[in-house]
Amino acid sequence: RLYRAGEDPLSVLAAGTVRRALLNSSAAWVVQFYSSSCGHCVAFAPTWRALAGDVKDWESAIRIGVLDCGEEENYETCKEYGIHYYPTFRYFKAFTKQFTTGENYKAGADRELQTVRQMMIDFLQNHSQELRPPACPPLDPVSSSDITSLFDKSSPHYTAIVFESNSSYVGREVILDLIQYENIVVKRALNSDKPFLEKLGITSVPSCYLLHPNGSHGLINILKPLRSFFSSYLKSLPGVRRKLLLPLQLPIKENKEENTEIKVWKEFDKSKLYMADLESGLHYLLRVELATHKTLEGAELKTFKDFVTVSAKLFPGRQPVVKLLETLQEWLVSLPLDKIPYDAILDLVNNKMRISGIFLTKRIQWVGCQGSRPELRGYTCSLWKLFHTLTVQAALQPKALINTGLEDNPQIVLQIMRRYIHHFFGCKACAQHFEEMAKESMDSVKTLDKAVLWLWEKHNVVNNRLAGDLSEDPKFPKVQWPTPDLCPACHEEIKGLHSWNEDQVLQFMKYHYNNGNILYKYTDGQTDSSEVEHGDRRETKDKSLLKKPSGNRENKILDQENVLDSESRVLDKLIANHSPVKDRGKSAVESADHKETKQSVSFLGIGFSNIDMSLCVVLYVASSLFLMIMYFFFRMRSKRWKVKYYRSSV
Ligand SMILES: Cc1cc2nc3c(=O)[nH]c(=O)nc-3n(C[C@H](O)[C@H](O)[C@H](O)COP(=O)(O)OP(=O)(O)OC[C@H]3O[C@@H](n4cnc5c(N)ncnc54)[C@H](O)[C@@H]3O)c2cc1C
Repeated sequence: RLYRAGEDPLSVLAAGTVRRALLNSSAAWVVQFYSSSCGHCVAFAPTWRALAGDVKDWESAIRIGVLDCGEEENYETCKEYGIHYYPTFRYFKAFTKQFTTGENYKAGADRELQTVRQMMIDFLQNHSQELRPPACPPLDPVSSSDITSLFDKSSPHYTAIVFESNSSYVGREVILDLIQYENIVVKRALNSDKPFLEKLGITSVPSCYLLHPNGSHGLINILKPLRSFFSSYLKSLPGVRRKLLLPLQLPIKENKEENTEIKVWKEFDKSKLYMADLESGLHYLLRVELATHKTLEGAELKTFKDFVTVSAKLFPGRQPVVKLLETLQEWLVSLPLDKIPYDAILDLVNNKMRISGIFLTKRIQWVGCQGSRPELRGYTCSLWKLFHTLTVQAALQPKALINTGLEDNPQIVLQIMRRYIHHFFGCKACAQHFEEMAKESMDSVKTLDKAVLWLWEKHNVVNNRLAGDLSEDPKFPKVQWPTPDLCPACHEEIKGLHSWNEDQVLQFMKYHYNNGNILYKYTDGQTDSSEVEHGDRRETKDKSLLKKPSGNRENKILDQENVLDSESRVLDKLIANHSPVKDRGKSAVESADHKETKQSVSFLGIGFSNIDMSLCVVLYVASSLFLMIMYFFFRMRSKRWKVKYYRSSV
């Protein structure tokens, strides 16, 4: 992980601790929500660590925390805090009584240590008088008369006054640096009262004027008028010492599984594509990255719909995954809503309507995308692979998108990727870089083959830019891909200079990202030791793959969820959200009715739809009624016959 509790001078928060730490805290907080797989978060970690060390003495007034949204156990929490991008910085005031998602960090893009530190001070000053952390002394400047009243009086402690200009933060920084020290009080004053400054002999700011406990006073002499010089001078005064404070404790973490988890290295072949990577990536994309968006509408919804359509048609996956994508696509097409709550989509992705034969793993299994440390590679690697696969599949099956409204556009997969990255990709800075590349040359792509090559080339540009970066996995250095050992024919030399043979690269891409090169080892439904490496594709219908693997915790939870779930939840949500628009609600009902017919119950290996089941019940009731009527009819007849017979015999 990027930050380690106990080793780094900050609080490492997690799903089980974050709420209790932030609620009703006597100190304010600034929390960085990051993802350990985000290159920019990796690059920023040393700065954040340095900042935490720099303001460690301020922690009884304002604390620094981190929460890793890339960690599976924190997914839900990050969603609750509305984290869409990494890193996201949020401020939390002291003594908040109710859950809040915090205030966004609004400092400049540089996020330099000094800028963040100054933001922290501004934030502390934004607290109302009553809610200000008790450990934080007043940070506003004092007046000349206030200072004069302190002169020539003995006092139990030193009083230091930092004179500074209006825009300076030095005074406030020194005040906060000394909050954990006793026998000294630090104040700040502005340099606006010139005669007063002259009287004290202050010729430049910032300067520090010191009043001793015995009443004597004078300017302090230091080499440089810097925060660190002032603070260290004041801390070293005789009698000034650190207060004996109990170290601030974080609530005990409820989930202690983290350290006991043993990650086993999975051997893999780098010339192959692993379905486990693609499925894990799809799981993360659908259940984590997109799920941070409460509702999808406008351009976001359009992007999502197009992404699902393209994936449903081109993803070379196993039958249950393809069926999930197809069902999702049909459902989205049938909903004429301009706003969809993402929970409704999640219900379908999680197959809460129990539609048979659709299933996407909930387990992350990185194989070709595994990193040598947990924070490296993973999702971003799988996202590249997913989009390369889609561009290659589009080139191999040019008719696949017919009747989707997305046909006849050679750039379609690239454009969807561009929009996906723009709207949803957690790494904002990555998205900006990608957008710059797209703006520059995506328009020049005129064929499906060129789309494959465009993405290959741009991926290499990114590889080049990131080579040697902190986010680079030393075990998987960023290189120009495919390397000569993977594709010797792709590499040439012209007059001693390396050049690519693009025809060969295209052929290689079409081979590498095609079905025949996909291995199914480590996917759910295949045991790790399985020798069977090729699973079924979208064409085959192996029933065993439709079954969820049982035994692990997640699947048990999934099963429970499925049992408890009511099938109408998706609909209820949609109707609740869109009730004012009657005909839209009706369409949603119709579409769900349409889906209802697809739900089925299996009996003796035969699938019965809900309509079948309803017909059975109706027929059963009707035949029972019929039998009862017949019974009473014949009873009456026999009674009447008996009466008639008796009378005649008499
Ligand atoms: C659109 C996008 C933009 C990104 N921008 C940034 C950024 O600005 N800064 C940052 O720190 N991180 C960025 N990332 C993440 C970064 O590119 C890597 O994904 C991450 O560092 C993990 O690297 P990796 O070693 O797994 O290899 P990745 O670069 O993720 O590659 C994954 C796999 O794809 C194959 N591959 C490699 N190159 C090519 C190629 N040219 N064509 C086809 N296949 C190839 C290889 O098998 C490789 O293992 C971005 C990711 C994406 C999806």
